[in-house]
Amino acid sequence: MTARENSRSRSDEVAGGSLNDQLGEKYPSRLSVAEVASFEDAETVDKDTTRVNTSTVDSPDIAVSVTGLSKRFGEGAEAVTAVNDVSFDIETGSIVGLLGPNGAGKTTLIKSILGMVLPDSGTVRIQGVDLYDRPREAYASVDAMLEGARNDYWRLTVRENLRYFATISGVDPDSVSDRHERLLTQLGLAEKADVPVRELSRGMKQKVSLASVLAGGAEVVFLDEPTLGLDIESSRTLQRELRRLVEEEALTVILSSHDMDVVETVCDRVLIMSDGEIIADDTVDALLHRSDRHCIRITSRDLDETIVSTLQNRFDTIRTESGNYGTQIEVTTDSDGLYDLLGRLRSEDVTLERVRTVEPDLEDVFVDLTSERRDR
Ligand SMILES: Nc1ncnc2c1ncn2[C@@H]1O[C@H](COP(=O)(O)OP(=O)(O)OP(=O)(O)O)[C@@H](O)[C@H]1O
Repeated sequence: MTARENSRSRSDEVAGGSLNDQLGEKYPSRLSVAEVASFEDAETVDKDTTRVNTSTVDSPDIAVSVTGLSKRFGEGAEAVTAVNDVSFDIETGSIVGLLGPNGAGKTTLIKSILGMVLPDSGTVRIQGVDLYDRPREAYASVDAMLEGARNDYWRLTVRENLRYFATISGVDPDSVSDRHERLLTQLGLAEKADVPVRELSRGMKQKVSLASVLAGGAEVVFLDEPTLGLDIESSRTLQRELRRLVEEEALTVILSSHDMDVVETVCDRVLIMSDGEIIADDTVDALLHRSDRHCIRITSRDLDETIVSTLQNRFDTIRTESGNYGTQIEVTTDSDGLYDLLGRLRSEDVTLERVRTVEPDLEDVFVDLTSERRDR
């Protein structure tokens, strides 16, 4: 029996209840390779193999490859397809954002890649190694931080946490002490290295969590809401550090966040999920320029209720606001619609105080794509 069949039959025993819940209790929100590997049946683990066997590597540039992954929960009319035939590759040394509305399937997808949920079909290869056939080998270079900074050991100092997480990743902490010192300096934690984590601010704890994820030398990391609850400055520091690690050390990051600014700033590429499927997979830049729809903000003292109502009937109006500056109306339209809009305003004798094009941000694109999908 292969590892996959083996774990599948075992998992089927628990899948009737709530596999996620049971695993949620079993796993901390910060996983380590050793902890993930403990999920395997002992006899399925190839103990002699500790690193990627290059003969199985498809392309050294692909860190994670997911093919045809599907996962359904429940049976019959109650069944929910959480992930539906999802495929993508993630290049080594890149940050890929995973976005989607609540219930889109992001967590199930990430947990399937991390081996915390067993998919019904599909394959996952990490640095070319099949996750389900050779999990220990596949996870040798993977670590994850799920749900923020909750799983560091608060009584241990910052440095002790790094040593602890390196150890449970199977690495002798003395052999990576230089790396730890570098991480402490890079993340602005050096001065607090010997302070127990419980005495640190939330932002500092978050950084300790990230440092712990990287302490064992992980090359592929999954970060779920890494900036949750951070103030703007700490969030920016963390984002800068992530970019630096990706650019200088070829770290590969799969990041899930509801903060679109973070995703827009740090990610090279974004996967948007809806109803278990990937509905967009592109660079941030391409997503921002995916259509010729413009948002135009017009301000005028001549925009009375009748004209506003005409515009609202004719155009896709996002926002209307009145103040002592007059009335401001924001519409989204394409190039032809823009001429139409200006023609109408002219025919109504509206004097324009101000016309501004508002570039869509990632949040606008996300809302557009997911509502298009909902309306289908
Ligand atoms: N253990 C489970 N048992 C039954 N249904 C589940 C289970 N886990 C997830 N689901 C369902 O699968 C779908 C996808 O859920 P998932 O948690 O993966 O979405 P998500 O995109 O991570 O959502 P959120 O942003 O709210 O965390 C939802 O309809 C959810 O109710």
